[in-house]
Amino acid sequence: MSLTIAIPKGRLGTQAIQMFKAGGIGESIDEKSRKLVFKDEDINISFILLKNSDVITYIENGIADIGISGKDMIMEKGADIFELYQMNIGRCKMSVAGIKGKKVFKDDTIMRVATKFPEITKKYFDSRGQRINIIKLNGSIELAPILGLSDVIVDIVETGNTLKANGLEVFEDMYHISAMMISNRISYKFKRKEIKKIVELIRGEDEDGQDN
Ligand SMILES: Nc1ncnc2c1ncn2[C@@H]1O[C@H](COP(=O)(O)OP(=O)(O)OP(=O)(O)O)[C@@H](O)[C@H]1O
Ligand SMILES: O=P(O)(O)OC[C@H]1O[C@H](OP(=O)(O)OP(=O)(O)O)[C@H](O)[C@@H]1O
Repeated sequence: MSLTIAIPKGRLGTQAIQMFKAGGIGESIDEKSRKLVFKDEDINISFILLKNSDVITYIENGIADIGISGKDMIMEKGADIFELYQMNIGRCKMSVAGIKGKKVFKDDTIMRVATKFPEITKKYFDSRGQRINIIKLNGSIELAPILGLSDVIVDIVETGNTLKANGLEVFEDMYHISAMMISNRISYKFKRKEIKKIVELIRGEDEDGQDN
């Protein structure tokens, strides 16, 4: 049976491809080429390289059977997929941050929050009754409070270096994030044996990861 695996380009993809190759599959993948589809003909497995934020779309629509995506993207999209395995790569947290020493959580006024994750942000502040205006950005989120576009940001923090370099600090941690192996729901029913083999392979290369 054929299997299609969606891999995000960038920081997660590079590590995932190394794991696949160490586990003996994905030999056809050449990250340096501009090609986006690779096939290991002998085992009938195809790999497609996508933007991190598009992996879920290909899996939900059944174009890819399984794939790798950051938990942040899964939460943001409210993805209708099956979570197979929580990986040990892409570990970071999602936090509320702002200008160092100027923590502002105002009950009386509407707080301006800049983020790449409007849905997560809305739910989080709604649940605590904090009124906010969301400013959707696509990157360099840390700029927003420095330049006065927002009061705070909701963003990914790993080492904390980007916050520190820009005079910001974490005000509140929201969620732990890591990469997840995910599956199309129907694929998981009909290709369970093949999918489980791939999960086992990745688990073997990612020993500290945890079942979800
Ligand atoms: N600094 C970081 N350290 C560790 N993991 C991170 C970091 N930033 C993001 N991640 C995780 O890695 C995933 C991929 O991040 P990456 O920056 O490659 O793509 P992206 O910019 O979020 O998405 P897209 O390419 O679609 O714009 C994120 O969804 C998140 O789970
Ligand atoms: O805590 P740190 O280790 O500094 O990592 C956090 C930074 O990494 C991510 O940005 P990314 O590199 O993806 O850039 P962009 O979102 O601004 O494009 C995130 O949005 C933070 O800016």
